Amino acid sequence: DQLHITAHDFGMRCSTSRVHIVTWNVGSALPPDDITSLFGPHAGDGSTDMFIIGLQEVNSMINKRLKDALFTDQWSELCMDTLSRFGYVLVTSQRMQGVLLLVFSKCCHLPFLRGLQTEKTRTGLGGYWGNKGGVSARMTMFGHPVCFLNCHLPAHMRNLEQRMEDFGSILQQQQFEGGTASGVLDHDVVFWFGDLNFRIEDYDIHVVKSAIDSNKLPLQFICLNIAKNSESILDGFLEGPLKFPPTYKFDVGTHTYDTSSKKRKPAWTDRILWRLRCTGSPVPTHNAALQHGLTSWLGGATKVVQHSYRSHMGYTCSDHKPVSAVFSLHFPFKVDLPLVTLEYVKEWTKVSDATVRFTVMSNVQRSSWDWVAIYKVGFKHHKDYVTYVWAKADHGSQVTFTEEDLPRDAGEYILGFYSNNMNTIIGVTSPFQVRTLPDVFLPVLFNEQRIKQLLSAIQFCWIFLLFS
Ligand SMILES: O=P(O)(O)O[C@H]1[C@H](O)[C@@H](OP(=O)(O)O)[C@H](OP(=O)(O)O)[C@@H](OP(=O)(O)O)[C@H]1O
Ligand SMILES: [Mg+2]
Repeated sequence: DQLHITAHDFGMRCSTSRVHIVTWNVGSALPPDDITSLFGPHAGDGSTDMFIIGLQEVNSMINKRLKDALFTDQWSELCMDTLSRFGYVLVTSQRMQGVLLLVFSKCCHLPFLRGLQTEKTRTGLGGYWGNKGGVSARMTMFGHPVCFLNCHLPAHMRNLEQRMEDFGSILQQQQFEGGTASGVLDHDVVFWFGDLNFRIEDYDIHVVKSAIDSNKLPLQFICLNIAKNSESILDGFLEGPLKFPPTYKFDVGTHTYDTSSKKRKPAWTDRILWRLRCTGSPVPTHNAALQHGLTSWLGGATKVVQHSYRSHMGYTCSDHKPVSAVFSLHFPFKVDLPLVTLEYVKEWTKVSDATVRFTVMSNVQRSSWDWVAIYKVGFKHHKDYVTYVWAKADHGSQVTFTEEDLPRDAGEYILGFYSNNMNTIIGVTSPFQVRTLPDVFLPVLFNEQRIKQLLSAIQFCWIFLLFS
């Protein structure tokens, strides 16, 4: 009973994750200076757990200015710069030519996003070219299999069949290893978004444009909605009501629908849908729950609630406008016992504070390439460390950072344990303080060994003077 009460209380607080998804066909443009508004007015208040960004038509030319950086496009860099300021870390990314998927999470959730895998499927030129297709990232979020799929499907009205066929091949070809969810649709929750390129059929461009102007565009015009009734591949996919104007196609630099000779009919090409697997996660028995480190238990099935679905009409650099949606994922239980716990000094004032003890759960396969890193709060991804030390399995359960490796700037840092086998950070600490330079290094100058060296130098000088 007591366990039940504790678990329930904890669960009420923690088993909901808020996910914010953005999709944008950026039309090969360079990013604007500021994209913060894409992440909503509350991006900085910590209420969002994950940000997922799906872009299409990212210019695939290598970015020369950033050629030494880990990421070679300015969009990834800008998203990381923007979201790291709010404490979000890039968990994984996948890119196929212009189709890019970036998954960000609050730093403290990193240890509970496991089994990360990404996939990409080309469907352009009969499957040989990656200008069209899909990129995805799957993981378990607190024990629940979730998949994010960003697609750029074939353009133009006449290609409805081709779009459905391409979506079919993406679903068929994307297979993940291990675990119970091998295909995209085997995941408890799937988010499917991108430039799905659905168009408005039948109605003439003038009718559509004047319907937009008078804010009276009947939703039954929308091709994807029509397709949902006839295409079995779309079974189970849900979408919130479209309460924003079509996000395609604009004259670049303006808010005006296409006036070029192409005369494209406005359309809701940019969409965010979701799908719940019918049966949800198998509900584990109480024993299994305890073994897997579940500390909260709500019962019932996974639920998804959409809180907003909107466009961002202010951006003009592309011929498409960005679209975003915010969801809550309510999970019936929560795997939130970390695979590794780190013991550390809460405020570092001297070199000897830089020793970290860790305990790794017995089910973790250790590797000699595991590491413990010091990250400055606001870091961008797992390789954005100040320094790291190898945490070799045969070297006990403690690592020590050397004097040279210690952060030079005072401030807030966190420690992270990176598992090479799991390809992710499996343990993080809360932020801790490293004191100002003199505080850290004065003891270094005047430690026991330094004093002995100083004394022997004085002794040497004295003997030298005596004999000269
Ligand atoms: O040729 P593929 O590789 O399929 O790419 C297409 C063409 O560039 C289309 O231009 P065109 O119409 O000249 O063929 C363009 O349509 P629009 O120029 O009508 O936008 C599509 O843009 P998106 O609709 O953004 O996908 C883009 O995906
Ligand atoms: Mg285009």
